[in-house]
Amino acid sequence: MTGQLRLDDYLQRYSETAPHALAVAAAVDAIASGSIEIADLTSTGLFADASGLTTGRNSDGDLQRDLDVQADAIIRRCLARLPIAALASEEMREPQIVDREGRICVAIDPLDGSSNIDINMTVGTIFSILPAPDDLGLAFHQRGTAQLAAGFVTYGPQTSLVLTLGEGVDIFTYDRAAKCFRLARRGVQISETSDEFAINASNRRHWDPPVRAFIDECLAGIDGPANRDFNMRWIGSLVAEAYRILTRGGVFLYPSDARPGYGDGRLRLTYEAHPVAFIMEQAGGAATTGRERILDLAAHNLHQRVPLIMGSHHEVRRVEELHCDPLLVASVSAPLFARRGFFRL
Ligand SMILES: O=P(O)(O)OC[C@H]1O[C@](O)(COP(=O)(O)O)[C@@H](O)[C@@H]1O
Ligand SMILES: [Mg+2]
Ligand SMILES: [Mg+2]
Repeated sequence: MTGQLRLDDYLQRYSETAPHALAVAAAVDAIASGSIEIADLTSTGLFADASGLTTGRNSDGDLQRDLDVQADAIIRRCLARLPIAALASEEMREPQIVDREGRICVAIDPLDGSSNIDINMTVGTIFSILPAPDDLGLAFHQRGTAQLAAGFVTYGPQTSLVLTLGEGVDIFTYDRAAKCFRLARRGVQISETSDEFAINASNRRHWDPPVRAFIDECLAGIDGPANRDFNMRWIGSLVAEAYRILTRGGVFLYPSDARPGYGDGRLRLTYEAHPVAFIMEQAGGAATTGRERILDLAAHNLHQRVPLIMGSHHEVRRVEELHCDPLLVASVSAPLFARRGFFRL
């Protein structure tokens, strides 16, 4: 591993390529150093004891863990020395305007998958880097296509940084001995088709008909229209699901559903869906709500949720097709009748 390109050398080369590149490279470098601190914290296991670790709720109503708060403080401290125009975090109520001269804006989910802390499963940090608009009030109302860079770090058996600077996806692994990230995989490509799906199936009765139809096709396997058997995974950590899809393909769904508060799913557009969708597309995959491309959307507010279906192109397109099926669509717009009628529940 020692011979592989270090992240700082990789960023140094990139920083000379475009007007925003220096600022983007500095932000990625700062987030990477913060992630090393977070990796050290998570690996101590001090957070694995469930007692007394909940500090309250964030502005979106999620239970906030001590590690959520610490991770947020670490990343913000690391970014504080940079001329960033505006900063947003899952743990902040509102975006913060930092430096009006700054060229970029950064949105972060400091700790993704925090319900996995107690059970010693992979968690992560997600980030999205956007250009600073003239009106900084619009910093986090840009379409996902505006992103200059995006990435996530996974704190699992390995600490890995998945990064796109808009020209493909590269993966870096943390070298603990040298205390730096090194390039492990260049130009990652997601397989066009796959036989693995991920969804929280406990919500099945709340799903809309197109989502149920897709999962029913997967479950029918070789006896159904898909004509092949599927495997299933659900980790409950977006970063870990995305990493798996980058490694061996698959489709992930966190759709909207009929539970109160889940009309737009669970995941947040600005600091979860946008960056992960950018990575999916840059690796040859796709990301959609079922009806619209995720990267075409712009958030109305910082913590806006969005249905997210992402991964191998073929399966994501199939979910979109089902969202256009007139029979299934008709049943979405008449939910009570349809749920009981079409699916005979
Ligand atoms: O518990 P559920 O409903 O299955 O939701 C799991 C999803 O929620 C998340 O944990 C949300 O992220 P946060 O932990 O940052 O709030 C995702 O990582 C994961 O995909
Ligand atoms: Mg998250
Ligand atoms: Mg989080």
